[in-house]
This record gives sequence, C-alpha cells and structure tokens, in this order.
Amino acid sequence: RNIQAARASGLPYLVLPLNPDNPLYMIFSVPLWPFVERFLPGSLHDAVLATIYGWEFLEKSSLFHRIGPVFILVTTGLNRVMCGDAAMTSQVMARRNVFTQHSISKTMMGVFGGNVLVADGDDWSRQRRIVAPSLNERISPTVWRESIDQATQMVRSMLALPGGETRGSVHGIRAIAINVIGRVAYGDPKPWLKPIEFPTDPDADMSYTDVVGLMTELIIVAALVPIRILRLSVMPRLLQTLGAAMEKMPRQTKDMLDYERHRAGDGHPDTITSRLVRLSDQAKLVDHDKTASKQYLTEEEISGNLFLFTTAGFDTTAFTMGYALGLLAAYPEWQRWIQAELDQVLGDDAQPEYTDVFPKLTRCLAFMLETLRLFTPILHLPRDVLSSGTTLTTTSGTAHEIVGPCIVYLVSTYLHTNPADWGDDGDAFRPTRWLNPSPKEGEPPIITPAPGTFIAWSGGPRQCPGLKMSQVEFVAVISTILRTCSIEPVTKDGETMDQARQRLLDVMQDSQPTTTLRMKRPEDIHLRWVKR
Ligand code: HEM
Repeated sequence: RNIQAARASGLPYLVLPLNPDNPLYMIFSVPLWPFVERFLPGSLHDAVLATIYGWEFLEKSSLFHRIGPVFILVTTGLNRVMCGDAAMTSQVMARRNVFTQHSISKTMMGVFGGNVLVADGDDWSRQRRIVAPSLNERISPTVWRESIDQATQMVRSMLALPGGETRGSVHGIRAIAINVIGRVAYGDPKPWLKPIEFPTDPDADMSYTDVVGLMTELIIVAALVPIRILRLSVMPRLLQTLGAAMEKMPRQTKDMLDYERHRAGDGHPDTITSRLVRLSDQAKLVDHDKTASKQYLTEEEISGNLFLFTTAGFDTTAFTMGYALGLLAAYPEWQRWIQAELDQVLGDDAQPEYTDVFPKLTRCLAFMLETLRLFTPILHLPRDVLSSGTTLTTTSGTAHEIVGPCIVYLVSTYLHTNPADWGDDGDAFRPTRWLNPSPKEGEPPIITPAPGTFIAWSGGPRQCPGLKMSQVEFVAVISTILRTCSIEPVTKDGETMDQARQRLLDVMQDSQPTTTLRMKRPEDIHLRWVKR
C-alpha cells in the first residue's frame, strides 16, 4: 500500500523494509552511521541514511542531488516525504490544518503540559492568540538591556583569563541565553558568573530557571523515562537530579503563577510570564461574560507554555550565538566588517538604547541570518498528514498527490543551500547576501528570501513567535563582544593561523542534533579574546 501511494504521487522513492518512527530508533540510529557508510550498497544505503537522526547535516545535500528535491522514503510504518522544494514547503507551512505537528514532536515537547507548539486546529489558534502577544515587541528593550549586561560580564571574565584564552566560550554563551530567558520570561535575575552548569545535586535548592534548564537539556530522557525510575538511587546523580527537578516543577510553577497574580499591578517590571497570565486571565473574564467557547489558557496550558519558552527559546538562540563565535574567529574579515559598523553606529555610547541602535546594526543581523542558514538549529520540520490526501505543486509547476497517512519533512539544510535559490555559492558563508544592495526609500536594509527558501524560524501562520526576541538577543550579545574585543583561534604547536581557523570550522561541522543542532566537541572551540 505504501509503495502504491509513493507511485501514485509521481515522486521518486526509496524503499526501506523497516519502521523507523519511534524515539528509540531516533537515538540508536546515530551510531549506525559508520556502518551504513561502509557496508550498505546503493539505494539501501540511501534509504537507511535518510532515517539516521541528523543525516541532513551529516550528508548535507547529497541525497537530494542524487534523487531530486522531493522524494519519498517508503517504510513499513508511515511513508516519509522528504521535501527540499521551496514552493511545496511554503504550501505545507500555510496549510496548518492538513499538515499538523508530528506525533513524536508532540510527545517530546508536550511532556510538561499542552502548549502552542504541540497544539493543532482551533486549540492552536486559541493558544497562539495569547502566547504570541506575550512575546511581542514590548519585551525587546528588556531583552536588549539584559543581553548587553550579561555579555559585558562574560567578556570581562574572558579577558581576565590568562592570555585571554578560553575553551568554554560556547558554554559561556549558553549561560547568557539561560540568564536572559530567566530574567525576561520568569523574572529570575542572575549575574553571569561562569559558563553554564546545570544542577547536579538532587537535594539542593533549584530555582524555576534551573529546573526548566535541566529538563530542557535532558528533554529526551525526561520524555521517555518515568520520574520514579530517574529517582532510583542506582541512577547516575545527574538523572536523579533530573527526577527531582521534574518532581519540583508543578509546585514551582504554581508558586510562580500565584506570585504573578498576587503582585499584578504593583508596578513590578513585566515578564513574559506576567503578560501570559494577564492575557489569559483577561480572556477568561470575557469568556465568563459571554459564555462563549473557551478563549483562555488552562493552568496546565500556562505551565506548558512557560516551559516551552525555555525548550523553544534557549538552545536555539544559545547555539546560534555559539556557532557565530566560532565563525567570527574563523573569518576575521567578517569580524572586521561588523566592527566597522559598530564603531560607526555605537561610537563611544556606553549604554546604547535599543530603539536607537538595533535597526542600524544590520551587518550583525545579517551575520545571524547567515549563521542560521548554514547552522540551522532545527534541521527539519516534521508534519503529519492524517487526511486521505492532498496535492502539492513544486517550484517547477508539477502537481503531486500526497497520500496520507504519512509524514512530511521540510528539510532546512537543503532549502537553505539549494543552488536554484541561493546561487552557486549557496554552501559558502557570505553574510552580505542578506543585505539589500540598493534599498529604495522605505525598503528594509535586509532582504526577505523567497517563500520556503529560509525556514530557520519556520514560516506561515506557525512562524516562531520568538523570532524578534532571538534577533534582539543575538545582536545585543555579538555587538557587545565585538565592540570590546576581537576573537581568534589559539594555534596548536606548529600550526599556522589559517590551519587553526580551518580546525575551528571542522569542529563546527562535527555537529549532531539532539533537539537542536550542537557541536560534539564545543571545548575544542579554543579562542583568544583580545581587547580592542
Ligand atoms: C534563533 C532562535 C530561534 C529559532 C531558530 C527558533 C525556531 C523555531 C522553529 C523552527 C519553530 C517551529 C517549530 C515547528 O513548528 O515544528 C519555532 C516555534 C516556536 N518558537 Fe522558536 N526559535 C527561536 C527562538 C525562540 C524564542 C527566543 C522563543 C521564546 C522565548 C521561541 C518560542 C517559540 C514558540 C512558542 C514556538 C511555537 C509556535 C507555534 O507552534 O505556533 N522561539 N521556533
């Protein structure tokens, strides 16, 4: 039946006599990679490859070049449509009721309560109406100030190290990202003290940010292993701590929500939590009056969405900044290019204001977009097709019947580099491609890529509502670092600077996604911080 469905679509297809659609296969497929490479022939090689978690980054575009921009992997479970075509991608993103969130994403991301990411249909519309405004432009000035503050403390600490040398820069950046979320989302201010460390003592006190940070770090374990197993004394201490964190979570969420409601209107600065609670409580009052269908969030959904802000917003932003650091050190010409803009826009303004300077730091933003294009944190967006069928049309105009049930994977890595959309240098790191070469009056300085060609923040109605927050954080952090210092790789004995730069790029290529793409050897990003 699956082969017939693949044939009926008119798309090229591969056949795999196996069902790879479960979280355990996702985990255990990764060590299979060297075996696949060495021993499997031809189309079996390609079929197994397309099931290895993270293949899109490992193999880049090779499968698409061999088979075509869209192909089907026939399995004994559900067929998988691998989509690298921009037009099809934007149709999938636009039709959110036909292409719904994938069941495995729901299991992982919904582990601590229903939230907007795992919802579909009317349930999604209701949650989105409350969640998106709580992340809107009003939080940007706070994100800006907190990010600058955190980055200033980190740079000071890096420069004070012997020779300005550090192996923990990526972990340092992660500490910034969790502290910014902690402050902006949960009103939990923390100084930048050291590279990120998660709690490892099950009996120690943990703040809400500690609890959600640890659960985000270990989300696959948290989703699959029950708390009572994690708490067993034979388990490693980190997992026992995870179990303790999961136990604490409901109580801590309740205390935080009680606190937010209690202090409402007392002049405290807004947080994302306080806005979410307020918007939901207001919607509840309206509902009460009208006895219309429910428009507010239940307590369980508020708690699920609060947790989601960390799972969705922390490592995505943190690792984008981490890769950017490595890229800045590997490409000194782009570093100088950004610094020239910073010198011009910021001058010696010690406390640049968000509204004055953020719109002018276009090179810094272009650097973020280029980093996300090549090191996109989420390598594919999976969508379930539950209905019997739907038709999608490719960029070249051919129509294909997609027969459900099946899973459609929108593959960012190919969409972001396809030469038809990005030119022959689509694999090269070139931030200037994002700048509008001659903007006319009123036109933005940054280009908007054609629909479906850049999906780092997804697109269509479900586009990431944290897009602006992550841009503001990135620009604030990278501009603070580069206005104060330059960064370069530390050479090993006998190594030239060019070789050291290439080594950094190799470390970045040696990456693997967990929930987001991350370097396997972040401590090999060995950098020197030099005061300007
Ligand atoms: C560079 C940083 C970020 C990237 C690359 C990113 C990427 C994405 C992507 C690809 C999706 C769609 C996932 C899917 O539909 O399967 C998404 C959804 C979402 N993101 Fe982000 N994100 C980032 C930062 C943030 C931040 C800072 C927040 C909030 C604090 C956030 C909150 C959300 C939420 C709530 C959704 C669900 C939206 C919905 O389904 O309607 N993200 N993000």
